[in-house]
Amino acid sequence: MLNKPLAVHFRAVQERWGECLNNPDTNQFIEFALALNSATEQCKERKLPGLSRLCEGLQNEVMNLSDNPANFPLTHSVVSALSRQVETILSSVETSRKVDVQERRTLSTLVDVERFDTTRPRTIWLVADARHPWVEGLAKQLDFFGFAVRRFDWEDPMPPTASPLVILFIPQHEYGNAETERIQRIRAHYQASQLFCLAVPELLDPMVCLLRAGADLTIPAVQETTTVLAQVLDLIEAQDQEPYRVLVVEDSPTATAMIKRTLEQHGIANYAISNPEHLLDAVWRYQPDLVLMDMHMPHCTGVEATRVLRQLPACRSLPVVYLSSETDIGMQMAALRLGGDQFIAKPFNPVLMTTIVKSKIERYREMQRSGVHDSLTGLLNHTASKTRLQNALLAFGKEAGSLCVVMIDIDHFKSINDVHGHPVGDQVIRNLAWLLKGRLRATDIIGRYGGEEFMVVLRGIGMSEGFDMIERIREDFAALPHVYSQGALHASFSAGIASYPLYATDSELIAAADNALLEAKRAGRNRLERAAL
Ligand SMILES: Nc1nc2c(ncn2[C@@H]2O[C@H](COP(=O)(O)OP(=O)(O)OP(=O)(O)O)[C@@H](O)[C@H]2O)c(=O)[nH]1
Repeated sequence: MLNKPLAVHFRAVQERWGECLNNPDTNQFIEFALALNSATEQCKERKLPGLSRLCEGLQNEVMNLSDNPANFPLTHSVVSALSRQVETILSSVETSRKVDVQERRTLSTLVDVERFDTTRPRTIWLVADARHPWVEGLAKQLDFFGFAVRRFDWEDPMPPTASPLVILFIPQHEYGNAETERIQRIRAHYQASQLFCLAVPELLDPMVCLLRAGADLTIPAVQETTTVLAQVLDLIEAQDQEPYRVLVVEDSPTATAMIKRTLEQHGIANYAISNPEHLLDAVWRYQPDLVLMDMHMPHCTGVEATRVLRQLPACRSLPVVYLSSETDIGMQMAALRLGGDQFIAKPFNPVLMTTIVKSKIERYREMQRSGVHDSLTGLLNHTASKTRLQNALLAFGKEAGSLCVVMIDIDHFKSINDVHGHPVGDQVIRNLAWLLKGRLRATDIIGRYGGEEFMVVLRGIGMSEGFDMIERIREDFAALPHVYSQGALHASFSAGIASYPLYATDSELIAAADNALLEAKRAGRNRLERAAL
């Protein structure tokens, strides 16, 4: 079922639209666009690309209309067209909800269903001949990661109500007219789904043709099925993101109230100060992702305050966006040269402001993340996982606590690379990362410690529970088929586990788990060993 916040956002879209119909002036339409904007963001966060695309399209249309007062009052045909789009969006939301309830089927016994986030629809349809060499492996692997996969022949009718997360197409020979028309019809019916065409020749014409028919992504014939899997997994990966944090520096109470309201409507946390004298203190205490800075304040100008901020090493790349009625281009350029990132004209357009704020924060966070995350798996890198372990131990202080450190290493990985190639080896690493992310808790620390070595810190549990948890993952990993162009391969890992407080420091825990891992390798691999006392 859709969880509450998403339903709330779509109710707001419906209500705002009702208000537009009752009182069709520009302000109501801007409010409607704002509601669509929050719904779009919520859909993106929940990896519902089709729905977010529908909301975004309507939002842009409404903004274009609102920008020109000459469009008002709207003609009957414009209002009907908008109404139809609203209906499509709301029925797609309803369909997603039904699909989730009706089509959640019993997953493989290997999959710990409770661990998956069932608030997102996880249905994938595969339009392909059952005998196609990719079908079996691809379906098996998607199923393993918790998706409900359903296959259709190219000619099969599709269920009238369901709107799956993704529809994958694999042609028997090539994408001819019949296939393209089929995709076009499916696009028209399942607007909220993401359509991926596999095995597309790397030529401009067929790719354009499929994109025109409504495909979202064409995956070249030369690419491995692993690429498809990686793209599907990336699409739905939950982004465990903290709410964005904006510090507002603005001396006008009216402007502050408007800014705060706009940010709050978009789920952006914020804190406002009216006097730039408190800027440094507020930055330290609030740790914002962005500063929205008024240009003209009594105590000092926004540009001067930004220059001060830029003197602090921790704030050199913190985005600063000026809010200003400044129209002099020379002044604007001077202000940007002195440390600001962007201007937003006052009175500000709320949708434009939140779009700028969000995109700047996304890039800032991405930059921050790249320092601590591993690019292949998205897990913490070596240094960051060690630091997190140290912090977890520090947090215990003098109080008793329990924790386990596990070192994991994929078995005979060199021969996987040698036999199947480096890209397939990379995919095996990614699959293990996916399995760990899917099975462990949000509070656990998961890092890629080296090439094919991972470190896991299980918080708040002792040896016996930790051992069982990793044992289950080990068994499941050994059973997981890693799909590639010539079929599927199997891999395994060995692991060693050590627990706190038997080993008290981070280096003792890591060394003990490492020794146990060596023991597991010596004892034949595909096993988990406890650290010796
Ligand atoms: N594909 C891929 N290979 C990697 C990566 N990082 C390291 N490797 C390879 O991983 C292999 C590790 O091999 P070894 O340490 O000799 O051990 P092993 O073959 O896994 O055997 P055992 O650990 O003894 O079971 C090396 O061949 C590395 O080149 C990576 O990011 N991607």
